[in-house]
Amino acid sequence: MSNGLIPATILTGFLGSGKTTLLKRVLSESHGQRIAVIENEFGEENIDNDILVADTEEQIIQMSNGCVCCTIREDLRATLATLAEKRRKGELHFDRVVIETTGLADPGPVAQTFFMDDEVAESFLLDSILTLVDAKHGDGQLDTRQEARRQVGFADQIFLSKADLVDAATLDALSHRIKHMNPRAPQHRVDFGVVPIKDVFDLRGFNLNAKLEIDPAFLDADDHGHHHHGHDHGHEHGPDCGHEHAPGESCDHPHHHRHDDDVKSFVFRSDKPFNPARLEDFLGSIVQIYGPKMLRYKGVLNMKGTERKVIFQGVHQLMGSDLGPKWAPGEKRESRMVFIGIDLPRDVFQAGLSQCLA
Ligand SMILES: Nc1nc2c(ncn2[C@@H]2O[C@H](COP(=O)(O)OP(=O)(O)OP(=O)(O)O)[C@@H](O)[C@H]2O)c(=O)[nH]1
Repeated sequence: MSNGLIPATILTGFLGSGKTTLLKRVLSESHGQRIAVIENEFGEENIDNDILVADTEEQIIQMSNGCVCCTIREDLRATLATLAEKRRKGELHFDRVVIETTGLADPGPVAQTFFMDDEVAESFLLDSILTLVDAKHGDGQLDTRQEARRQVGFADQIFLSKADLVDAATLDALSHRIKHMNPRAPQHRVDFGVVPIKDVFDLRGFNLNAKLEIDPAFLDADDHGHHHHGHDHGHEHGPDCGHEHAPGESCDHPHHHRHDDDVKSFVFRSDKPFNPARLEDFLGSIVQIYGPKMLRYKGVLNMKGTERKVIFQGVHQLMGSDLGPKWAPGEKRESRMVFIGIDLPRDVFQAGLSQCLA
């Protein structure tokens, strides 16, 4: 890579969705790349590790705590720092890193590691988050497991595995449901991990390109109640739904409203420029309140006072922005932001952002 940063890919997906199968395939393809794999699995025994080392020369590092909690960041941070140092000293040779998360993990803290820690940020570039969804069991997992929904929300790229086990209509319905949750992520079917390498690496999904790959018509349709398949909008999940939840958890009612997923996204668009100070204030306060529920947000912004696009992105409370290329002559200077999160109050965001326009 020209900037010397080591690309990192996060591979996520619910238990049994085919992460190891995909990774094993990718490692055995003759792409000429040396890949360091970081495993973050539950339990003392790690069968995956044995499978992976089998016939490849990849470096496997296993994080032993394997737990779904914030301490993962320290482990991962330390592992990444060690990897980078050994690479610098010539003790380890690899071109990229793949982190396979446990099927029960929220990929947020893993992704945040790449923003939070200077040492990590100096050595690594988060290329993308890949999420596998099991075509056979995915629907049920999305109904009942918030981790599964979050994994979809974070994804830069979705792979649908086990499509061989379902009929076309089932696959289609699942794909449609996922698109409602995360319209930005392209979806690809993957059979037993067979996937072209170009769909896996160097997606630069996390670093925003100048364009947001969202079909605005899809979300607009969502707004106006078209294309609904038994979605129930009469009930909002949230703190008032009458049950006890763990902090930050929202409620799961798989039985009475299928597909009323709590992971949703919306787009804010305006052709008026933002006032940078106001926008910073607003975003700063909104992440204080809704940060835990804000899975991913990104945007290309038209800011007053610069001729360049401002590229902005974040995960939970952490966000950052960079200057992008200049707006081309004649190009419509439209700001576009997408927010993907759990039960985010869309009207609060829309109204607040409108107030930040210059
Ligand atoms: N029918 C079918 N089975 C698949 C496909 N991909 C993976 N599998 C099977 O699904 C099972 C689980 O696959 P793994 O790759 O171990 O899944 P994983 O996500 O790593 O699982 P965990 O580590 O438990 O989270 C294995 O028996 C695979 O052979 C597929 O496309 N079709």
